[in-house]
Amino acid sequence: MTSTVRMSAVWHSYRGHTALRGIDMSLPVGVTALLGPNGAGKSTLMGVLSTVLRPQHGRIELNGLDPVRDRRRYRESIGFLPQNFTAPGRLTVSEFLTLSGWWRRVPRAERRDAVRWALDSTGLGERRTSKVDKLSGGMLRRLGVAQALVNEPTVLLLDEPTVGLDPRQRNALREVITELGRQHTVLLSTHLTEDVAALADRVIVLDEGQLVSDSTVSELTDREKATASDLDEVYERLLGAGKPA
Ligand SMILES: Nc1ncnc2c1ncn2[C@@H]1O[C@H](COP(=O)(O)OP(=O)(O)OP(=O)(O)O)[C@@H](O)[C@H]1O
Repeated sequence: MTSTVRMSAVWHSYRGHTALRGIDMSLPVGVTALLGPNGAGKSTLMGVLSTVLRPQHGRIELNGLDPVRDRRRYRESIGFLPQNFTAPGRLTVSEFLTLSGWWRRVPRAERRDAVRWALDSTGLGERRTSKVDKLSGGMLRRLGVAQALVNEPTVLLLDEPTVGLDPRQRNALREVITELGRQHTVLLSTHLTEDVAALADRVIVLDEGQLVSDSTVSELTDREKATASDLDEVYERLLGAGKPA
């Protein structure tokens, strides 16, 4: 499958701390899970792809667009749900999405349809007149996905979208993401191998800023002679490989 996003030799450091160490990867259409422990560099990778952070070295390309040279078109092609997503509590769901559409440069004449599409895609249609501060955690996370979708991007970056949700909310959001993955390139960061088994076509494992595995989920389980239900064990093995016991 052709890749929409490519990263080669990407490094990123915060003052004195290197968070990404020469990442090479490409993302095709479908859901790719970015799995890694705390501090592995997942949010930094999302930040670099979304242009919130600028890598010190390396190259990124999205359907031939460069994040610096073609900044505006590149950003218009990306929808981003940050880990700490919040929205003003006094707005309604619909008002917030209309504002997001304006902010994301959706032409005025198209904004109403774009908001309706984002609401429908995330199952929020019935909550469009609810105030943001009346939403449950799961609904708020769906709103985060909806605002990422409002300009109809080709690539969706979802930073830990399932964290803190109860099992029912998590399953409902997983269904939304699976559906979006049929047409979009979705990169979803998570700590949970359960998310990988339920959602992902591909899985990239990151540890201490380095990519330790990049394959389809079935390639990974075949290679490790495991089944999808053993992903926890496989993950632990991948993280342990190359480290002193
Ligand atoms: N603004 C910052 N300044 C300095 N160091 C940072 C900053 N942001 C992240 N780091 C460090 O960079 C490394 C990677 O952090 P990052 O947040 O990308 O990891 P993560 O995999 O998303 O972790 P988590 O799962 O806990 O969100 C960590 O060691 C973190 O402490």
